[in-house]
Amino acid sequence: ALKLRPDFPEAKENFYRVANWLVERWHFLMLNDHGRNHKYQLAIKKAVEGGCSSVLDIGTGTGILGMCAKMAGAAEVYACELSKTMYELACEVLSANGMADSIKIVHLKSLDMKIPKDIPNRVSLVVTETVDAGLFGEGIIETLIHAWKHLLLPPPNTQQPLSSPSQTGRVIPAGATVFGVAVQCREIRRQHRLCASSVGGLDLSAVGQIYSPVSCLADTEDSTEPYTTERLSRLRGGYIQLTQPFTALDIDFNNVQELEGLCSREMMQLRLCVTQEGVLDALAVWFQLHLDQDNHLSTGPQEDTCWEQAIYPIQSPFNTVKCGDEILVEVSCKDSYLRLCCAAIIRDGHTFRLYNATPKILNANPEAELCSALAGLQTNQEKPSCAFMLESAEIALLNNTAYHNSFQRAMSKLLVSLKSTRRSQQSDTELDPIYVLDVSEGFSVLSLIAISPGLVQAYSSVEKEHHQSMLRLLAKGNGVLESTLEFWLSHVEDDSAVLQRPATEKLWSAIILDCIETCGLIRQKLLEKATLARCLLEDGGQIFPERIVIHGMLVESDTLLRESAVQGTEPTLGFNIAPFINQFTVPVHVFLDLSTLECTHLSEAVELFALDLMNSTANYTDREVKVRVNTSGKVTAIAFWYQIHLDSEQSVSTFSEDSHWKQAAVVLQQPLTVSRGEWVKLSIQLHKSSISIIAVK
Ligand SMILES: CCc1ccncc1CNCCCCSC[C@H]1O[C@@H](n2ccc3c(N)ncnc32)[C@H](O)[C@@H]1O
Repeated sequence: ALKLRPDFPEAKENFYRVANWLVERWHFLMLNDHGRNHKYQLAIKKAVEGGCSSVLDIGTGTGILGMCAKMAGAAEVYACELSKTMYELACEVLSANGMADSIKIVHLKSLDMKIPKDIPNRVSLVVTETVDAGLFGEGIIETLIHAWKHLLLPPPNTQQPLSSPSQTGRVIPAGATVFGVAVQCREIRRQHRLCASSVGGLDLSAVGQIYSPVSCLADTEDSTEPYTTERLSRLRGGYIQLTQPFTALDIDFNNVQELEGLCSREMMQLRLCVTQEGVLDALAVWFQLHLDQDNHLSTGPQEDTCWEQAIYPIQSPFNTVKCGDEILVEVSCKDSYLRLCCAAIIRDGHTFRLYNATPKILNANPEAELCSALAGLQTNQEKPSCAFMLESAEIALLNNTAYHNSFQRAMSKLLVSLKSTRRSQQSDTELDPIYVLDVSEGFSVLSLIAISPGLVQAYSSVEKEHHQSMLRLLAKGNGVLESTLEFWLSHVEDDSAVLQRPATEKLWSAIILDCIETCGLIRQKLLEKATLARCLLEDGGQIFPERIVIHGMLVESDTLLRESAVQGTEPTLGFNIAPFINQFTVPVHVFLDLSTLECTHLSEAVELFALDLMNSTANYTDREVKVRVNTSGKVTAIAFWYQIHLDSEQSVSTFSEDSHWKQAAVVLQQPLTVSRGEWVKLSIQLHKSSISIIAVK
């Protein structure tokens, strides 16, 4: 569609979402990492010149490693790629570099490759970089075990006289060493544990512990993943190392027995000496890829590499450590994921286990669990024995106290004015209830914050059982009559009719909309929902928020450029790859943390666009803004965020210290060289919640 009508907005917006999905963003990072490409090239060159004459590139992506092997003089080069999009892209790249006839590429997962169907014989060299931040997440263990059994010549064995490398098999990378360190980090904590005891006047202790789906407790339901990823060097507020880095695992990719033994290997226990007192928030893990004896790639936080680290959050309330303590870490490799778990803290000879005290995580059968939790409450046990799981974005939202407190002030102001209006119009006895509807996506406590006894009938659109259980527990724990909170979705026949009258002739006094995604984009169909919501408001009723103002600034950021497109042929060893992979460049970058992104501000922050949710006629789709350059440089992107106006007095910024929202940026097609004092004209268009910006001088 885009090729036919490049300016067709729907196709444009969908293309960006599809492009993001089709081609993972790390392809750009990887291909721009000249150091990584050069080290692979050296290792491949050495192996080929040392006699490896047949090479298989597993997970070729754009084909760059296979092309290195060909250029190094390998007689036969094969490549396989499981992603159709990447396979087709690699075919274009090979022919553009004159190697379509000399490299045979197949659209297959290596595990499905057969001899002689896909490759004529076993090869003497397998090159691959099928690794993720947690090393094993792309299945490299299974891939290499299969390769040793079915695709590679046998490894050189020491007994026989030195057999020639063309008769034996080997792998690049030859192996990896995994490192870890215990860290204190507020930014990680706020995404994986409840840090606020109360928000917006609501006491949250009634729900007990809240956990994110990242857990090392392998026996919990499979909805958990063992680790998440973060770029430690870019985390807001930084992190503190509580131990020395430790070696968690050494693995030799040229030893198939070791690879097979990995998953059946006993769990390893390490005792780490605490060298710095603090809160034990997570284990951070990275690795060194040993391409060969001389070439190593590291994904460590100290390196200037572009790679993220694997983060294993500590989901336990017992987590402060003192110098002299020891942390017991268990390393295992179940279901071929590398799992690290802080099992216990050892202090003065006593072992405090972190997890057996953690109650069973409630999601499986919330009803049954709920009554046991309520039972716990009845016997005024200080901590209910339950624990709930929320997405990390939902936990980060819940920890945003400023936002909830600001919302509570705006809501109570509205209630005061509605109450006085009712008093003047109706006699005290039959005051109409104030209907409040919260249509937030995901878990939200805003409906509860809105309830003020005797007046408000609140409806929440949360639909998941355990979300409803949590709201019921919170209502009970805050002395709110359960009957004043209802779940709206049980009243409407289908989700599309969420916005409709509360009762036949009744209207809503307040409708709470969820406007900005955690990643920093405006939610799709926001304006349509606001228009519909306005029709369902009683006089004096209010939509929260009432207005959203987009702020932005001109920035120069090579980091953003490197994440968005391959910068010419230099980083890719002179191969012509950029034009092909750059077809998948998307202009809007999300999940940015503008407070830690390496970038130079070339202008002040300016107001780019305003969205009035209470008055759609005030909305425009295009706007031109002139911005004064206050620092000379190269404008490569326009960073943007939002001021969310709950009402005329209360507003919160999505680019503030306690914001759980991330920021976003529009990366320009061509960087714009500017000097101090010049003016840049920005043409901003907002269509169907997606923003585009053109900058000219
Ligand atoms: C310092 C490296 C680093 C460190 C931390 N974070 C990221 C990186 C960078 N590496 C990321 C590669 C990650 C993706 S793997 C690259 C390509 O290979 C494909 N594939 C994967 C397995 C597989 C298979 N068995 N058979 C055929 N194809 C296969 C994927 O479809 C993908 O296109």
